[in-house]
Amino acid sequence: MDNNYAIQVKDLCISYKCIQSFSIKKSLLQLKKSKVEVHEAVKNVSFNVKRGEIMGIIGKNGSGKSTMLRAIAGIFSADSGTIELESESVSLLSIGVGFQKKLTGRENIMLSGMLLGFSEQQVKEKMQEIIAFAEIGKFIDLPVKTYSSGMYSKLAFAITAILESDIMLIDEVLSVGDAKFKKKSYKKMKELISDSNRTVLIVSHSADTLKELCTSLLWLHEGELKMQGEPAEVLAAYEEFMS
Ligand SMILES: Nc1ncnc2c1ncn2[C@@H]1O[C@H](COP(=O)(O)OP(=O)(O)OP(=O)(O)O)[C@@H](O)[C@H]1O
Repeated sequence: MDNNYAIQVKDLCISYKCIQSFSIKKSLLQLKKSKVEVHEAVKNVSFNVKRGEIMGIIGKNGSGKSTMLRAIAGIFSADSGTIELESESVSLLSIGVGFQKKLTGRENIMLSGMLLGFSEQQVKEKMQEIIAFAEIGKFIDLPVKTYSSGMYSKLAFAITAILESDIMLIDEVLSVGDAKFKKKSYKKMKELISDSNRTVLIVSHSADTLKELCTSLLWLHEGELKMQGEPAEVLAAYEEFMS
């Protein structure tokens, strides 16, 4: 691993295998078996991220951004290629990932914290700060399945923001929550980003967010790396392509 880099991705390929099943009647009549459809979501992508870099990832819907972030977080495994991380302290902030729906918010804080590699004691010490940041009131002691999507993301953001990790992967969550929370989370994100030892990948469809926060941009198109470089340059090429 090159010392300058926090993340090194080489020839990464990830595909989804979907089973297309037929009704029993159709299967018997036409002797059809279920068929496996393979969809290549990330195709041979290579890039490096320097320590302290804030890299934005853009691309139209379905271009493989979330899939790649989840692979870097260790949730998905690659079909081929490698992902090398400088630190084991990695957190993924993404709606719909990470919470156990039957557990309460408080229990999920403990679980998420421990999955991020913190000890029970360390999470306990930060518990009140996380709850205060999340601002979801009495819902903190109710199962997460009762949460609105805004409450869900507020809690997810609070956990990631307060239990700081060396590598943060942010998947399209800076625009959630109500106006007040959005402002607060944006401010907190800028504070976290200002630490030159922290490396951040941000997936967003907001050109303004990417322009303001990122030091570089990566453009994925239909699973392939289309362009990587200065935010203004990549955004201009992307916007022209999409128009
Ligand atoms: N669980 C899944 N099973 C099968 N295919 C999937 C699954 N999740 C994603 N895909 C497919 O993989 C491709 C990449 O999806 P992904 O969610 O990574 O894209 P994205 O760039 O993050 O999109 P968006 O901007 O809409 O969030 C898409 O074609 C999508 O349909």
